[in-house]
Amino acid sequence: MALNMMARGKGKGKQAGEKPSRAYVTFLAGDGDYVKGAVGLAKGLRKVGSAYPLVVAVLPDVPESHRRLLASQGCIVREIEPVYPPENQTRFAMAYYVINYSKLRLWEFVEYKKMVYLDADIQVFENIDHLFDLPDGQFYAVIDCFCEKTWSHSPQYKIGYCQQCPDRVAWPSEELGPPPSLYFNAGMFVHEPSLATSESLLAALKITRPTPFAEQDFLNMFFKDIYKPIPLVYNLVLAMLWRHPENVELEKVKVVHYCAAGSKPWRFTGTEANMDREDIQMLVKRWWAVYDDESLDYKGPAVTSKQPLRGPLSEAGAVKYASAPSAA
Ligand SMILES: O=c1ccn([C@@H]2O[C@H](COP(=O)(O)OP(=O)(O)O)[C@@H](O)[C@H]2O)c(=O)[nH]1
Ligand SMILES: OC[C@H]1O[C@H](O[C@@H]2[C@@H](O)[C@H](O)[C@@H](O)[C@H](O)[C@@H]2O)[C@H](O)[C@@H](O)[C@H]1O
Ligand SMILES: [Mn+2]
Repeated sequence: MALNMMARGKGKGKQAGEKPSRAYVTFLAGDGDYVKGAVGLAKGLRKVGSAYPLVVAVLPDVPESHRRLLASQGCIVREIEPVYPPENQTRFAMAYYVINYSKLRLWEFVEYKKMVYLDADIQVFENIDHLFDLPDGQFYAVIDCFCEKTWSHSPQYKIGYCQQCPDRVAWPSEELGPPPSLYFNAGMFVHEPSLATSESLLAALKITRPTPFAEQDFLNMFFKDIYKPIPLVYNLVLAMLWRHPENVELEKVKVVHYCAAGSKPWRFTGTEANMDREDIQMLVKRWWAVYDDESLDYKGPAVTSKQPLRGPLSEAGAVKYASAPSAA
């Protein structure tokens, strides 16, 4: 593992000949169509004039052709080893959430001082580079919504409580204890890579029972003391449009997160739930306009990865990984 090499840039600002210490980062698994999301994101970041590159953290099962495509779009492709939760009978809200524990590897990218993580099903419609200027020492993300069916396992959902409108149903403190602390959506966050944090994340994971929202639940627990909510415009979870329209000012939204079943732009059929909505159709069209815009294709010199291709360690990981369910 090239950790020594990565550690060199740690803590330093941007100096001549050194890599910038800031980058966007997304995560890619499998040989399915999420690669379209990552390409779309790279082009979207270019469109809004982002000053920082997009790193794509790929699991070993991402095919070489997809890695080349990402590099040809100016992405820095970096292979990560899969992370597995402890063996457990847990039912995840979505079966494929299990691969998301590999997001914990993002703390290993210590040549970057600060990173903005974006799911591959996110698009950026306005420049958000200023997020890198947020004070260090905190974990920044947008609070989630508990109203969709994927939350039906939770006490919040059962009593109709959502942190997006905490006054709708009062939290029953007598029965359930003090109200839960704010809970973020882990499709977008600002983090500071650190080997120490990375090690404690993995150590904590070993002794933590997996729960339905996988790495999102885990990160919420791990970072609860340093979590700082940021405005909803930095991660519009699409269900907000029908669950909490009073909290959404669509024209001010900078970052759209195409989560919720059937809303991935590259899988849009128009026939599934909510897909007849004009706002969703408009947002899906906006995503495609970026993806299809050839003027946004990368034109700089080919981005080469210094990382060696597969080592013996990741091959062992790949074998194990083959049994994980895929969303594709
Ligand atoms: O087959 C898959 C499933 C997920 N992902 C990555 O994992 C993230 C989280 O999954 P997803 O966005 O589908 O979850 P949602 O936000 O819809 O709950 C995606 O954005 C991708 O970055 C991937 O690369 N391939
Ligand atoms: O593995 C857990 C996942 O959890 C999140 O899913 C969302 C989404 O699935 C909605 O459908 C729910 O309603 C919403 O509340 C929920 O947070 C993240 O977007 C994703 O990146 C990943 O962290
Ligand atoms: Mn997502």
